[in-house]
Amino acid sequence: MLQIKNITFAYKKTPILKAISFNVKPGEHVSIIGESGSGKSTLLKLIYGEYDLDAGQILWKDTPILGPKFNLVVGYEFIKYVAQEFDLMPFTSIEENIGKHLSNFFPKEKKQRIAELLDVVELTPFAKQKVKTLSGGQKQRVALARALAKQPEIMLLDEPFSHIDSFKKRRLRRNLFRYLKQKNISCIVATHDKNDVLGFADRILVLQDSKLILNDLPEVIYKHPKTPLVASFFGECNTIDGQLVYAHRLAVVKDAPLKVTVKQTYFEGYRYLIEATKEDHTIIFYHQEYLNPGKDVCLKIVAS
Ligand SMILES: Nc1ncnc2c1ncn2[C@@H]1O[C@H](COP(=O)(O)OP(=O)(O)OP(=O)(O)O)[C@@H](O)[C@H]1O
Repeated sequence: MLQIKNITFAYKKTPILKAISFNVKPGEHVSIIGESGSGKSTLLKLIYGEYDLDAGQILWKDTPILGPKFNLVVGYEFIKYVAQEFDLMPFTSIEENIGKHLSNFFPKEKKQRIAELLDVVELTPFAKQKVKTLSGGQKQRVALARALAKQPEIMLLDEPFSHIDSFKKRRLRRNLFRYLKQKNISCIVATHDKNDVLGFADRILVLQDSKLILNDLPEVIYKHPKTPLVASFFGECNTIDGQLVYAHRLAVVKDAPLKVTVKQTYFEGYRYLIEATKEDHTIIFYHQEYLNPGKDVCLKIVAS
């Protein structure tokens, strides 16, 4: 098990993380969410051993994870970190990049492993292509495959699909997360995208104001987001009479005490997003039909 015990860290004098504790089991998938600058990447880097902790301890099984004060070479064999910037070898092919750390003493196994990983990231047709000729999204996929090559026990992923177009992203995400589960590889994913989380994460951690404010099941955090910031990660959300109400829980009805005036209607494909006002408050809801700006409608809160 990965144990993060009461860790605290500051860049020079700026405190970034304070007294953070949580555990990750083998094969468990944990998502870290929080505003930009809340310390998600820093937390991944600390778990990787890139910086020295100011206080606390990180353990994988019985091995303490230590920073550069204690290790000449940063990192550990059992942990791989795919950062937002990927450090690939530009003048060699995709397959050479993926196989970089695999032993040449087992050529058949090496070839097999590279083929398996090319398949996971859907780059088989490009295997021989030089990395410098690839797009940002393709490079990100090479970086993911290379991190998996030596089958780590822990994968740390920082915005793993940020450069990948939405056509590829959904399938790649399913392939990658399924692969990690099948191989019982623990994974910690820092993300801004709810689609990286719902349906995949076993647990969500929320960072805010340098602290870990929530650590729970996705279903629990989704249904009880606690703060508007957490709710807004999952979708449009309103505060109505002090209660957090997702936009999809508001339905237009003939008569109800909640009366709003439509300000703007946005086409979203299978529905419209409606921005409305109630006194000086903005209320967001969805509707199947276009609503004209200026129209008065009544809204009812329905079960989620
Ligand atoms: N090497 C560094 N030196 C000094 N400050 C840093 C360094 N790296 C990050 N920071 C600061 O630490 C804070 C946390 O940054 P971090 O990158 O961990 O946040 P994040 O939650 O991952 O953000 P994002 O979602 O935008 O990637 C930010 O205020 C950032 O400016």
